[in-house]
Amino acid sequence: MGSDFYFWATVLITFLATVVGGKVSRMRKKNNNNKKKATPPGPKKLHVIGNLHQLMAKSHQSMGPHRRLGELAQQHGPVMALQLGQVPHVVISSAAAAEQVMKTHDAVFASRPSSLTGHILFYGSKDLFFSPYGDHWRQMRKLCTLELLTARRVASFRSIRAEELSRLVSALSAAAAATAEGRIVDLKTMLLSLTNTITFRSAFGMASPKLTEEFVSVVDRITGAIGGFKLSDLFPSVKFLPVVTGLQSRLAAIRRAVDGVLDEVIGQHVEARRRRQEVRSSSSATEETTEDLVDVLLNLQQEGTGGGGGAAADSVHQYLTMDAIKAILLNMFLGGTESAALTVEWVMSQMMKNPSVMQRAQKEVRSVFRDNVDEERLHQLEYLHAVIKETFRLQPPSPLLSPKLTGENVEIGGFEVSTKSRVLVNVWAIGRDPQYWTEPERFYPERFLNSPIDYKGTHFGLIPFAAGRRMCPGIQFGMTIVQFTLANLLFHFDWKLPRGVEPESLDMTEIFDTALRRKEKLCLVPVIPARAASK
Ligand code: HEM
Repeated sequence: MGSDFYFWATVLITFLATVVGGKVSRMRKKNNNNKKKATPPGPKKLHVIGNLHQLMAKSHQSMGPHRRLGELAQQHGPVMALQLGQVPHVVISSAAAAEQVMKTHDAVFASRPSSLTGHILFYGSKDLFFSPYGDHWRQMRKLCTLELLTARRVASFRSIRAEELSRLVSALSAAAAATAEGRIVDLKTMLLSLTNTITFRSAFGMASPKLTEEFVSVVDRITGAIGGFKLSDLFPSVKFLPVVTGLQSRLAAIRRAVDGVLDEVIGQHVEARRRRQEVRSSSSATEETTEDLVDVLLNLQQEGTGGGGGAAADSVHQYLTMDAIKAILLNMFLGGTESAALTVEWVMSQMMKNPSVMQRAQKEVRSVFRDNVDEERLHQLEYLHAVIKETFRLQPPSPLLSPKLTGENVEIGGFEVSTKSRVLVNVWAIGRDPQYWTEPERFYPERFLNSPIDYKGTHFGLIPFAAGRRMCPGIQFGMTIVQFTLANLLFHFDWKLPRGVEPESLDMTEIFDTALRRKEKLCLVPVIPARAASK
């Protein structure tokens, strides 16, 4: 969100532009005309910037918008109005109100406001995440749920996950054997590299380390660019803001870099397909290859010209331009890699802080698996699953959902939410709502044993993947990686904190930009358990 100086200087320029344009008086008049009896309550706002100062002052920035909005909701209620710049927002902070937004009136809130980031980085919002609700979004959604992220497709990448996990276990074993005490590992970096590689290979097949590195670096740049509130989105009438803040040129540079890497990846696939077709037409042998996601997308695109697409192919190919293919591929990376790595990291952090939970989860894993971990029996890990849910409740990777654009005036929690408002669902606050959860601050996975509460979008107290039409389509892909990785970490190793760090003093400070991360790296010591060492 930038430094205070940068922020206030930009606000000042914006203020002048707004005054010169005579917009202040027009906005006031409009607000008066639109005043409804039961608009949601909210903190007092200032002219021009509205409630921005209540979020963006330095002391508030450091706690993260999810916590700050949670604090404000405690004063103003679970359906709270905020004016951020020129744009009216409504913040939802209870399970009941979230259910009204993402179930009862889901279609009204299914769109996204247009954003410069989505427009520039995601090829005119031709992806799934930034796409407004409409035909393009519907086709992209169908493509993801019926082709790219099905249980069958996820299963087809099993050998990739097994190979990459085996590589990670070898690296950790080497660290464990390095000295009598074992060596400290930076688990955060290792996990991110694991999920990057699994997603990269599932989407692109094998590629040179150089291309992998280039792609991971551009994804990092995108991640850095999409977080936080953008002044240009909050003052949409001030057209020069993206230029004077440098946002537009920054995004354009990233887009050129992304485009270069994606062109190379897609070009390599097109060439490999051409060679395969040549081989097929000159020999009767049919070669069985596992399709990666680029292959699936190119097949579907060709469907209109006689290619061999699958269940979604009948209509999607008209929408599947090269830009849409690139935008969807970016979604797979941005949705898939960091959230899964962060989830594993938070679960491990919570277990290190709560040693009895670690012991119980480890005992379960070691009783279900004998020689190695396999994906078929992950569903038997009932306690580990409860630990993951409890971590999602307290540290959801997306604590604040991206703004939803209200399509018409609608009543939520007894208040009128007016058309074109942006609705923010505070998943983090809902996970700690004392009306829904007993002892909400306590890490207590046992609350989920013998409980029907799940994260599949029907229990609105636990919505780490959101719910409704805009719910995450990658749950199966993501959760298979999360469960398989955790089972391996617990099966093969015991875990110690570095010398001098006690469970009670393990730093759990969070930062939130695009996702909820640990402020400090998670550094742990892997130890080969006695029974395995004596084999
Ligand atoms: C632990 C892992 C994951 C978590 C916690 C997670 C969470 C979420 C959440 C909360 C949303 C809604 C975002 C919002 O409204 O602001 C979402 C949407 C989305 N996720 Fe995930 N996700 C995960 C894994 C994945 C994976 C593996 C993929 C793809 C490979 C993926 C692709 C997407 C896409 C494309 C959307 C946009 C859907 C739409 O707008 O229609 N996610 N995810």
